[in-house]
Amino acid sequence: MDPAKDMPAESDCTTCQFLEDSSNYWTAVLFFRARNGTFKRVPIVPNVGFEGAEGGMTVYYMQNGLADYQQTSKVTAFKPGFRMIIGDPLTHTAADANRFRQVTYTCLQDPGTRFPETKNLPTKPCPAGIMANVRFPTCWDGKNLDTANHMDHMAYPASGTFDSRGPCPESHPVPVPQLMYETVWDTRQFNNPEDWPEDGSQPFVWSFGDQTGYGSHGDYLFGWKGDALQRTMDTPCYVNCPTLTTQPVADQNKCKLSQSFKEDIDSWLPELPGNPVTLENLVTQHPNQVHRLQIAADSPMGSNGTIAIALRAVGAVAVFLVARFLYEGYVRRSRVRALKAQGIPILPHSALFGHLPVLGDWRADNPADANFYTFHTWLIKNCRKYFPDLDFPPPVVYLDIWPVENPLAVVFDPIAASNFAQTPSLPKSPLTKGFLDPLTSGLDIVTNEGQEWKTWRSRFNPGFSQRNLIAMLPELLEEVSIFVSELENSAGSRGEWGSLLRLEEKTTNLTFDIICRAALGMRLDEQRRPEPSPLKTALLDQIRVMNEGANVARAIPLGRMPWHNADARRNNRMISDFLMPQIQSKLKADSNDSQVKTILDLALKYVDKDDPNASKGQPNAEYIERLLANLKAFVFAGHDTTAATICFMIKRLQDNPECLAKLRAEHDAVLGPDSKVVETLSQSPHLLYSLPYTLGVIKETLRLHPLAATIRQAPPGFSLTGPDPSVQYPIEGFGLWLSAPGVARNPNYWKRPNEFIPERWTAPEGDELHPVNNSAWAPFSIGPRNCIGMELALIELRIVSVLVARRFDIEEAWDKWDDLQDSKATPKGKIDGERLYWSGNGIVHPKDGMPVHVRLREQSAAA
Ligand code: HEM
Repeated sequence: MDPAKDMPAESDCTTCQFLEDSSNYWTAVLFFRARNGTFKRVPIVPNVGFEGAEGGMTVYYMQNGLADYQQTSKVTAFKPGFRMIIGDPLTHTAADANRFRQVTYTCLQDPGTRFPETKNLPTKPCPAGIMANVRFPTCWDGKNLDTANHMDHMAYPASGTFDSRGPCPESHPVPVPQLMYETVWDTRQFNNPEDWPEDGSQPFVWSFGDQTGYGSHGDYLFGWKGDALQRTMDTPCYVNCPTLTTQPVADQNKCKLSQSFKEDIDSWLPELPGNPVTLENLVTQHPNQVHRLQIAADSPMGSNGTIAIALRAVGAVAVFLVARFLYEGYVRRSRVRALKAQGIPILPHSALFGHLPVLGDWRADNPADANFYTFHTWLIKNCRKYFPDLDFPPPVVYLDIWPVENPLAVVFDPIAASNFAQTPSLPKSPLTKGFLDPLTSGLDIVTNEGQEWKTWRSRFNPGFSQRNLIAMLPELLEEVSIFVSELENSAGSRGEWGSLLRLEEKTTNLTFDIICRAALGMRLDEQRRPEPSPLKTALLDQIRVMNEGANVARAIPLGRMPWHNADARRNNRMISDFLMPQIQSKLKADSNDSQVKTILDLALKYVDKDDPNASKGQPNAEYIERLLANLKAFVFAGHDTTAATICFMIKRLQDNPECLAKLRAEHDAVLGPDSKVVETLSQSPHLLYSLPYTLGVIKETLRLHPLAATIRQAPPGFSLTGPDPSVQYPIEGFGLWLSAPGVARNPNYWKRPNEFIPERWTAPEGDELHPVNNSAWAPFSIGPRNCIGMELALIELRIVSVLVARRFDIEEAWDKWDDLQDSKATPKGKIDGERLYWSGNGIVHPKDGMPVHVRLREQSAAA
């Protein structure tokens, strides 16, 4: 097809207001999906000022931002044959949608609403409809009328935005008009809550199957006559530009193409089995400023011919997918064989199955619910079986377990680890991003990169300073005191063991309460609620959804399924409903003189920094979305790792009574009598930092139980080196997984690595126990992307140890637990002879939540 002779220019009438414009403007069609599964096409209504037009969209060509009535900047009009696309129908996440600036929606409270704009479809009914806004990039390469993906010849300004008159990049130096489509979808007839999905998700679906809204996109084919567009752009005007010929609305409406494929497109459509509306519905809008070209709807309910074509297409796609699958497998397996040929130590590798048999060995050796994280310690134990010449795994262990998971390079040496997590600090792996995506849509600091990450991390950092945490101490003491009284309630009387409790349940409630204090400045009171709070309920269910994509430990690893999206949306809605009132009340508060700075306080200081039009009264919608994502990330990251660490600290102290005795002695010596400890700490918070042995217990627990580890993505051609700089470990095609348990047990850096020895943390330099490499202790990761919450976690662990150790004896109670489980008990399920092991999918949890019983210490001593 010769673009210069394309259809738009050949039409003999136009639906546009101006006779000179025969361009073609396209966006997809929106459908409403009712609760009973049926669909209805959402009608379009004319925009304000275009009354009388039959549907259509409003198209702008702007020399400057929409709010500028002068429109004086110089721009070069598009040329005959020019075409472009913006947006991507395959985009389903906010992070991905951010590739395209200003492709948004406005939830119309009335026809004139223009703020705020969101990247996702509105989540609540909009009283006057939904406006879809599509703005195209404004810098052209000056050469190509089109490119293969219809986008590469266009770019966004190199800095700033089109509205702020940012300069074009060198690669795309020519400023062109900003083309913008506004389409008003009349959703009013669909606003009955009874018809909306029960799970709280929103019901509108684009014709290409997108229910998030992130896939919105628009196409443009230039079709102006002669130099009419350039003349208009050279003549500053806002509406009714004098250089153009305006035709009556009635003439615009007359310009019609009849439907070329007979099909009812405006009735209710039946529910489709499986995928709702998957074929892109090629219905060009009825634009009120544009050439009208109606192409019949090619819906999945088409004729037999359509079905036959569809089946053939499905067959071809299946063959293609199988071929691609086999090819990808071949590439991955060959990579490992090539590494072996270079003399790099490799786990026994099958040409067909890669390292899946090794994964099978791990699976067979461990209880069914063992966390995949136990692979690291299992491999250390079984090293000789797989690397007969080595006592400890090599610095980099390649793991080719595709298609169960993408190939991983597991790093057991701290020098090699600092080569990718410290300098340089490589970006997070898509595995991490995919894991968190249901919760935060890629808008949080755990997964952000570059400037975005730097900006937000530096905003939050002050919240975790020692000064701020000490200011927060009364609140933290209050929450841990509730934890203590909960343990007291379960403790046995007269020095006897009390009833069974799952310690992790209690520690999780505690860490929820603490993170809500630190992040939001509010009391959640999870520890004393009769029922879990909506925040906890929704977040734990969201973690279940997230884990669906992180389940290597399962025999049949299935990823996240489409129905998980609905669960994720429902959970996110519940979480935002919980968090938003807190955000709003902070926004309304006149000032915040409090000494304690919560994560929310710190973020709100910047509410008007990213967008000059924003203020506390009218924050930018995208800013609020990011803030919510970050708060969710903090609540997520801040609760279960700390909760599980408390459990493993108590386990280690139970197994090492001499350490427990030393810990108690330190508390007695530094803090005085147990009954006054809360008062003492409130008055002298610095005493918490004068407990070196306690810190040793905590660090040693985290050394042996580092419950999270970073995974990074290497650029092409990247290699690692370990302690021997002459050996290169090529990493291309592998995710880099820092083995926090591996570096912490590496005998090259630790003496008696498998023993619990808190004294090593107070051993002077030169003592054989003294730690020799900082990167060999990586429970909070290493480098600039280490855990921002480390100090908060450490202070929580200190307070718990102080308030709990002298007051209680705590002991694992597996017999009681097995009695309760009856026939479901698994007394033989052990790792290294221990009932308490790392279990669960994704996040590590102590097995069965660590069943324990508790007794009060003074009473036990008396007994
Ligand atoms: C014992 C408790 C904790 C452990 C073992 C732990 C561990 C980690 C690890 C290993 C990372 C790096 C993750 C990666 O690279 O993918 C990380 C990052 C992070 N953690 Fe923690 N964490 C703990 C407590 C907390 C707490 C209490 C908070 C919140 C207040 C928190 C918030 C975060 C955040 C926001 C990040 C991302 C930091 C960034 O990328 O800039 N963590 N944590």
